[in-house]
Amino acid sequence: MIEISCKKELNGANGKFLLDVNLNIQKGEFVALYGKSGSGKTTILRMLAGFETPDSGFIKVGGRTFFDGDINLAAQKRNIGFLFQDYALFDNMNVVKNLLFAKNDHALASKLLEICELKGLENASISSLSGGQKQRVALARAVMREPEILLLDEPLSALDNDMRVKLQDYLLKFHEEFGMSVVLVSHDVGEIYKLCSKVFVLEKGKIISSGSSAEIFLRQSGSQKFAFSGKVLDIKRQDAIFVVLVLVAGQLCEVVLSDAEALNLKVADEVIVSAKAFGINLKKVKDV
Ligand SMILES: Nc1ncnc2c1ncn2[C@@H]1O[C@H](COP(=O)(O)OP(=O)(O)OP(=O)(O)O)[C@@H](O)[C@H]1O
Repeated sequence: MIEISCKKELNGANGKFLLDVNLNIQKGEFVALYGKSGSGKTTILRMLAGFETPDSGFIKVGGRTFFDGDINLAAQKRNIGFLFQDYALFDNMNVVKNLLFAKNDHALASKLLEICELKGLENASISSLSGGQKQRVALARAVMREPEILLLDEPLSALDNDMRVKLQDYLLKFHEEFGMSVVLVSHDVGEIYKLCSKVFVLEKGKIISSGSSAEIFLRQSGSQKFAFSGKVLDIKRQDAIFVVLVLVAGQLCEVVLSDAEALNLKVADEVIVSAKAFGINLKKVKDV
């Protein structure tokens, strides 16, 4: 189990605030840290990895102390793999050498390249690869040391949707094959839903909720069948009703409200758009 109980003062965009987190992650679990920009997600990963020192508290992994008042285990002794948005590959080495640099194990490198469908590209230069291929090499390299923990900081956010979906599948394959604990920082609810069994939601340095993706994101109440959070962009009166324009996940939708319903609503409010079971259509627009 990974046990993190740490405090650290951070300098946020709106002044200082305290990152104060207590979280436990079961061995082999695939979890997500979710929350607004600047809430402290990356700092948690960096503290776990040993790149950032907490002000107080402890970090323990499988009973081993990574950090407490007396101990601060060096990053290279923590057996942690990383994957960030920028690939951080060695451009002067070919694909397979990037992997072998992490660990000189040809059989493992070959197996990982096979899982990532990179066979045949062993000797390709990094600069000749697409973004998706580079990220697959970076993923394979992160797993070369067979880390106990894999930290993923928005690793797929620079990729187009099709490539994201592929990379998610590779991540799942690696997780299944090696059984490491994985901590993913992502803003993509669909991605978290697909990959993670548990989500920790952070706000201003505190964990405000945790649970399964369904518990966290469905936000159902009563007989609602779906509910999406959005932001009010415009409120217009049309005769006896109000039409509210809401931005939901990058899409605009209009919701018709009565006077009473629109009474307390103003532009920029955060809202939840929900519907019951009747009359909802689902149409496939793309086969992936
Ligand atoms: N070592 C540090 N000392 C003080 N403040 C820090 C330190 N590291 C990060 N911060 C600040 O803490 C805040 C939280 O940063 P962090 O990168 O952890 O947030 P985040 O939730 O990962 O954000 P994003 O989603 O944008 O990546 C930021 O305002 C950052 O500038």
